[in-house]
Amino acid sequence: MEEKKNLRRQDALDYHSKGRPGKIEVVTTKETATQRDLSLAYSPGVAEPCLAIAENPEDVYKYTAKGNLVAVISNGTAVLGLGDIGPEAGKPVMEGKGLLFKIYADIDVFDIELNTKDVDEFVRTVKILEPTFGGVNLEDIKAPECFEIEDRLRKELKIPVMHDDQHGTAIISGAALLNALEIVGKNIQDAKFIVSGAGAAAISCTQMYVQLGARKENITMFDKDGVICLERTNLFGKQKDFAVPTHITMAEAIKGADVFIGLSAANVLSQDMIRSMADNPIVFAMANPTPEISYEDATAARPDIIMATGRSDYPNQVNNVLGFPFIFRGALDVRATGINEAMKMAATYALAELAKEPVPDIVNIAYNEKNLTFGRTYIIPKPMDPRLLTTVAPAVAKAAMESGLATQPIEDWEAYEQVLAKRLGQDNQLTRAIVNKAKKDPKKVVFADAESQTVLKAVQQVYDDGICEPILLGNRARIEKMIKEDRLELEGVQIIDPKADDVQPLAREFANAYYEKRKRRGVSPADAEQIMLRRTYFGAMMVETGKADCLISGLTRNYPDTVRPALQVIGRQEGIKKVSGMYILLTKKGPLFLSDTTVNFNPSVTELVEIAELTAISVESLGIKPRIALLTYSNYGTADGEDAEKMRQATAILRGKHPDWVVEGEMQAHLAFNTELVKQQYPFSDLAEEGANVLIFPNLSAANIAYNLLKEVGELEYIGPVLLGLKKPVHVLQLGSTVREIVNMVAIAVAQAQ
Ligand SMILES: NC(=O)C1=CN([C@@H]2O[C@H](COP(=O)(O)OP(=O)(O)OC[C@H]3O[C@@H](n4cnc5c(N)ncnc54)[C@H](OP(=O)(O)O)[C@@H]3O)[C@@H](O)[C@H]2O)C=CC1
Ligand SMILES: CC(=O)C(=O)O
Ligand SMILES: [Mg+2]
Repeated sequence: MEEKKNLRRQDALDYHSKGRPGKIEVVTTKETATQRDLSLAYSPGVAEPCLAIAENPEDVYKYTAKGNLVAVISNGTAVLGLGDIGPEAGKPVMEGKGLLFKIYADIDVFDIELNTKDVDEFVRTVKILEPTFGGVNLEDIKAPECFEIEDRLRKELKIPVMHDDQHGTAIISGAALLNALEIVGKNIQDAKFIVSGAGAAAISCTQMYVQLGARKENITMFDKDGVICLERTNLFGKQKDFAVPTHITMAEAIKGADVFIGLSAANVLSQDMIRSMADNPIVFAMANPTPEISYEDATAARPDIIMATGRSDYPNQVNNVLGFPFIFRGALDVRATGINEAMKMAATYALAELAKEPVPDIVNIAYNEKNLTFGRTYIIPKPMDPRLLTTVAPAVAKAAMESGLATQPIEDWEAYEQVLAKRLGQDNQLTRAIVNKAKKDPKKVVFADAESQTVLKAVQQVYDDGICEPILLGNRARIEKMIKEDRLELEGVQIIDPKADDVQPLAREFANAYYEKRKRRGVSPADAEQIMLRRTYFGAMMVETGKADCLISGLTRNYPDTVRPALQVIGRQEGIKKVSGMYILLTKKGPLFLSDTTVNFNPSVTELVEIAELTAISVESLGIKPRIALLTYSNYGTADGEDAEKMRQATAILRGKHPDWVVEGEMQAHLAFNTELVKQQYPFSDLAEEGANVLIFPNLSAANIAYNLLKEVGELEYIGPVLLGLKKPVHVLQLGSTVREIVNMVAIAVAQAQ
């Protein structure tokens, strides 16, 4: 099934407008519950830090958010490749940069859109904002004003300032270029460059390539008016630096070129131009959102190409998102007074080298790759690689210290890396990984409850995202009416009504097959025909006969009703005595897997062992090492009672059967996470260094209460219940599931079916 790469306009608009409009909010970091809290937070308590800062201005870093707060500032004159669309229209991009700063490097951002094109006014405004911020990320300001603005601010401010489109892009593309040249065995000194674009990004990137060894005489640059050449009278200073003597067209200049750098606009490069390039051409078409040539056209033109774009949906994403979060993290952490050449070079080489390291499982899973390895389609690390933070930020911090810009040097690098690792928001990483895995090999998913607005909206999303090929079960007229009412676009999606006349031959086929399975369990041929009119049975039979790969059901039914058809029609995996259910809770500390949350009221020791095994195998299939804790009210024999005893026995059996697994118990829930306490009191425990991620409960009440409490009070995102132990993926949605929860369930079902 071809992945639909184009997002729907309405989805993008809905994403931004739903709930609290926009993508960011301010949250408090201190207690605010009592009158005393408020007296400390504000008057009279707040006077104390004020006076301390007045006495020692550096204390502003100790008592306020300044040290972790970056301003993303734009005037909207060069928003992505959309051009001068103004400060308000640029705000979604600036909020987006803020979001990326947060999720990749835990940096807080205020986005600031300035209504001015005047350089003096811009500089003065940012200058007077300096007390608020630990750093300034200038964004999407057009050339040539961006150069003067950045130069002046760098000189006049004592905090790090970086124009991301210039230097972020230069660092990333510089690293990618070094690696691409190494792969094709070419020397940067001899490489012939064509640069499309002569603005902020293009000029700075080209300057970086010269610093890396490229020769100016090998570079020909173009803007909208054609080649940057000495004959032209409309060039600004930095462009003149790259001017060639006489006029030439891009089609002529690109013949025999080794590298094409696109930092201009959509579709300016043709397949013929790429065909005329030298052996093993390197093409970085980095205009956003639409590159200078599409990935498909470029790779079709030349099989020996190394192709990169700024987009996340193709290999080799060369985009400054790989830089700004980590560069600022390093600069803030040593309280650098600026971002200098040494820091930029350190980031470039750190990125280039990281691409050559073995790729961790979580990254392979996120991109559904078996083994990403340094080569033509992996020249630069992937943005979701957690090592970016722990590699690039320390490299930048070190360079700041060595080049004299750090005012608060780091002494213990190991401790620093641990602090960095803890900063990573892991709450969404697993969902991203599962969704990406699903997209790479989408499967047929049958939705038994398609006569539901929520289900249909979820179907729209999974269809658009290319997560699956949906099949809708239900009354055709009713479903079509709902699709129309909600203005959904589901043309081409199959709708099957098990009661419709034209479906009866298939329904009879299914009824016969069901009768064969159940004839010794009291089912008559007439019963089977009746049962097949029910959508959950019909859907389960579609999965059983291979007409679909997974079944999503249950939004309007109770749990046993929906599990029963799956058990009767599809059945349990070989050797499995009981199915069970797992909830995945996405916490800031990483995913937690809770079992059995769904099926078994009071599992026996043997059943607990099976539940733990099914859960662990499922966790492993997501590329995560399970660390299992069997929970109850007793810690390692401190209390007696039925539950304590059965959890103790189940732990012993699991440890004996799986000596390589981390299995601990019986224990109270807090002990599963409090490694300090475990170290002190139970130093023999396998959970003394790292807490548990798989939690096995003694009974359904405990599990159900735990996940519901965590979900509601912790406001956690979750996926579940994921049914374990069936031969094929069938998932039962809980009443009240949201679109997002359904999408996550579909993704996990598809990932399981692969
Ligand atoms: N992948 C990444 O990480 C990044 C990508 N970019 C992309 O680079 C592009 C430029 O951004 P930026 O430098 O900030 O903007 P600027 O406005 O500073 O520069 C744009 C440049 O592109 C030139 N240009 C526009 N249209 C064409 C065309 N049809 N043919 C040749 N040149 C053209 C402009 O020429 P003229 O002056 O004559 O109009 C100008 O030189 C955008 O598409 C942006 O998305 C930018 C930063 C990072
Ligand atoms: C990626 C980016 O910053 C841009 O396209 O402007
Ligand atoms: Mg930009």
